[in-house]
Amino acid sequence: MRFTEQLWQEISPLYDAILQHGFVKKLTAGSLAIETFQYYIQQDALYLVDFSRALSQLAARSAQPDEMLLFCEFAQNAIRVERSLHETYFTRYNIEPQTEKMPACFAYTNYLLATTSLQSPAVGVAAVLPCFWIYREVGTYIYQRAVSENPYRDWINTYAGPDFDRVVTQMLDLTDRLAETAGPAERAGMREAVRLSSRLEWSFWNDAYTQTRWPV
Ligand SMILES: Cc1ncc(C[n+]2csc(CCO)c2C)c(N)n1
Repeated sequence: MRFTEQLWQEISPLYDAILQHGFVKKLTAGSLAIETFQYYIQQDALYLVDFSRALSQLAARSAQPDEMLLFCEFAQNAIRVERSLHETYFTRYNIEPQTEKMPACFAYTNYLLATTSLQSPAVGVAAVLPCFWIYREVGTYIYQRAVSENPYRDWINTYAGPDFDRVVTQMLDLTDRLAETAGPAERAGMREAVRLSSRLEWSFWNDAYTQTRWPV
């Protein structure tokens, strides 16, 4: 069995929890409160900048020029997505730019930056994998079920297309290649990183849904 197939089995309860989450259900039904979407987009704009930094870190630490190219492209694309959020969604949904990261965004971005900087490149790659993988799976799931009059239709279309699918396939192939040369301890670190990032993906939706703010 491919390493990534094993990973998917391990995170499938977390994936199911995301699909069962009120955010995903309401987004699919088109009944998500505008405040919830606004919070999500504000935090995602902040997330994407640091996500790009984490990918740049992986580019710098890659052993192969081909991998560097891949991560430079992904890092660049994350900033493009961040720019397009500002150009379209901030205007369309009347969103105020936010400068403060709320708890899940704070935890997730700092986890990604620390892991891609301080752990081995293989563990760092595993930490960013769920950002791609879970979005493809959740994106496709929502896309197939979304009502046609959905006010969030454009956003839903972003992660369900063939271009994004190619990116995710490249990330999965790379993860399998890195797992082949990793020892048991490093492979365990990769599995742990995938689990943690998947949990943080859930937390990211959940913070928006519950409008979480810093308690003090
Ligand atoms: C919390 C959170 N997690 C993942 C993504 C998905 N995502 C955004 S940009 C990009 C590709 C960059 O090349 C991916 C996979 C997101 N938007 N927000």
